[in-house]
This record gives sequence, C-alpha cells and structure tokens, in this order.
Amino acid sequence: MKRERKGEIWDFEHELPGGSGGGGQRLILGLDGGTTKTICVCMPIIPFTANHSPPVYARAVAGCSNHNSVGETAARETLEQVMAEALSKSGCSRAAVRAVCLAVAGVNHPTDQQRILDWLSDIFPNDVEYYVENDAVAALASGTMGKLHGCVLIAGTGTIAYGYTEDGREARASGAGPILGDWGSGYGIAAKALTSVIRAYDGRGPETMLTCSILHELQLSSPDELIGWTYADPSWARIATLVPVVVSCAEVGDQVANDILLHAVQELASSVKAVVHRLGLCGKDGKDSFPLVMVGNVLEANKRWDIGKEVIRCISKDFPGTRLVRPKVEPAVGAALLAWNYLIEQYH
Ligand SMILES: Nc1ncnc2c1ncn2[C@@H]1O[C@H](COP(=O)(O)OP(=O)(O)OP(=O)(O)O)[C@@H](O)[C@H]1O
Repeated sequence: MKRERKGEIWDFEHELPGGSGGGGQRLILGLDGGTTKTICVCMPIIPFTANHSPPVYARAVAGCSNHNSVGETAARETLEQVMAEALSKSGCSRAAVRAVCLAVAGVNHPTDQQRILDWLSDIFPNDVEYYVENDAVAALASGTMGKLHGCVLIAGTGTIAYGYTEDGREARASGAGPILGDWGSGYGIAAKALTSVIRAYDGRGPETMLTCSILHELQLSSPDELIGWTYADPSWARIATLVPVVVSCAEVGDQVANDILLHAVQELASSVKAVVHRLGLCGKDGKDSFPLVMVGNVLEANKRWDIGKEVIRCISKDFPGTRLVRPKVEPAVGAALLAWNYLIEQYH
C-alpha cells in the first residue's frame, strides 16, 4: 500500500482499515466545544491533499459544552445533540463513525479526559477511536492542518496559549479563567475597563472616555447602574462584548483604554513566550522557526489599534523565528484532522 506525504496531509491511495468503502465506518467527527458555542463537523475518510480544503459533509452548531460553566449533564447533552445533528445532516448513522475527536474547553486534566472517553464509549460502538483534547489543541491543528507542532494563542472571551514539540511534549499557559489571571482575554480587558469606569466615578482613578462610551453602549445613564447591570448577569461572554468599545476609545487617544490594551498585549505575549521557552520551540539560540497560530476575535485586525499585531511584534522581539499562521479552516475541522492524523499514525 503506497502512501506519500504532500505538504502536511497524508494522501491515501487505499482506505484506512474499516474505512471508506462498502458501507463501513467512513466518517470522522471533529468537535470544537467552546464557552459560547460548540461546533461539530463530519468529514468523510476520503483522499485529499494539502492543496484542497478538507472535505466536510455536514456541520452543526450548539451552545456551551464547557462542563466548568454549565455542569457535566448539560455539557454532555450539548455534545450528544450536536453530534446527532451533524450525523443527521450528513445522512449517516452512528454506525458510519470511525473516529471522534472532541476538543472541548475545560479539559485540563487526565481525569476530565477519562470522564468524557467513558461516556463516548456508551454512545458509539466498540471499534470507534476516540480522542479527547483541550479545545486549544484543535485550534492549533486548524492552523497546521492536523500536525501538532508549534504554539497556538487563543484570545476570545477567554484566552490560552498551548504548544507542542514534534516529539509530542506539550505545555500550556493561561486558560485558567478570569479569577486566576487571564488578563489578556476579552473578559479580562472588559472587566478592567468596567473597573476603570467605577474608579473614575469614585474619584479613585483618572477620568476616561470609557465612562461615556460604555454607558452609551449599554444604554445606561450613570456608572451607578453598572452595579445592577453586572449583578444581573455576570457571564464572561456578556462582559467580554465590551472589548470593541475599549479599542475605539484607545484609537482616539484615551490613555486609560490604551493602557488596558497595552497590558493585555503584554499578558498575551507572555503566555506564548512561557510556552515557547518551556518547550524550547525557538531552539538553543532563540532563533528557530516555529508556527504561531492565532485564533479569536480579540486578535482580529482593527483600524488603528490592532491587538494581534502588537502581540506578534512583542513575541518576535524575543523569538525572531515566530511564523504567524491565521488558520484557513475552523477549529472543528482541526479536530477532525487531528483524528485523521491519529488514525494514520495508528495504521503505521
Ligand atoms: N474588532 C474586535 N476587536 C477586538 N475584540 C473584538 C472585536 N470584535 C469582537 N471582539 C471581542 O472578541 C471576543 C469574542 O471572541 P470570539 O468570538 O473569538 O470568542 P468566543 O468564541 O466567544 O470565546 P472563547 O474562544 O473564549 O470560547 C469578545 O471579547 C469580543 O468583544
């Protein structure tokens, strides 16, 4: 059986065991379970090359599947529901599934992994392969097309940096939640902005345009009303929606907003630097090339204050070999590609 590697994706001339033909198990499910939504894609086990987008049969979206946020039962229900919907859209049954890669937020420990593996084995037949990872791993794979090497930085509602060496060592930094200091996250930035408004109102901090802009955004008339607004629903994603307001204020020169963003940049860059150092991704002289995959709306380009660009600038000063990658596929596809690569490794 001949196989060759083109780019970073395996081409098959023949099928994987139990693979694509004859009504056998011919699907991979890739799941990206985040704090705000969960996405499942169905990928057929058919040949494709690095020049083509990975084939996706079906895609389904559901709510939060982070067990830390919604509890074990609700997380499991969401994951089951999104997989069932993706399978139904693809016109296939569970019996067609060869492998599942579940990349979910809140998987931080081998016990989290084992719990999810246990209930997955209740759902699917015995001969399905399961892989359970932190959602950051799928985000990395979405930039490297399934190859686990390099570092990923995610900055959305939350933030995490995660890295892998070619020989399989892994490390992470941040991603422990806002109470444990994720200041570069959307939540971290917005919480600091709200705090600055209250401090200015009390006379404990400098005046800032954030006061007027945030009150306008939330349709409130006084900083006092922020107390009720935050108590009504302190969910991270709701608070984090204020980041574009902070960016707008910084773009027109507000010092307080500018300092909040500068601090976030330092925090995000230091998470990546910590992972790169621990794994030695930059080599002995600090100059080796490695991919840095950047994901999340906080890192999206803005007109004048571009958080992602500043983060890269800061990291590249220490590690000139940093190679920025903006993924062309979504993390759920990254999860499916991970399962694909694991299957190939097993088959060898
Ligand atoms: N133009 C922008 N510039 C900076 N931040 C932005 C911009 N647009 C949206 N955001 C912020 O991006 C964050 C949401 O990002 P994203 O949708 O990538 O994350 P998520 O999926 O909600 O969260 P997570 O990745 O933590 O599960 C929010 O904090 C939002 O305010």
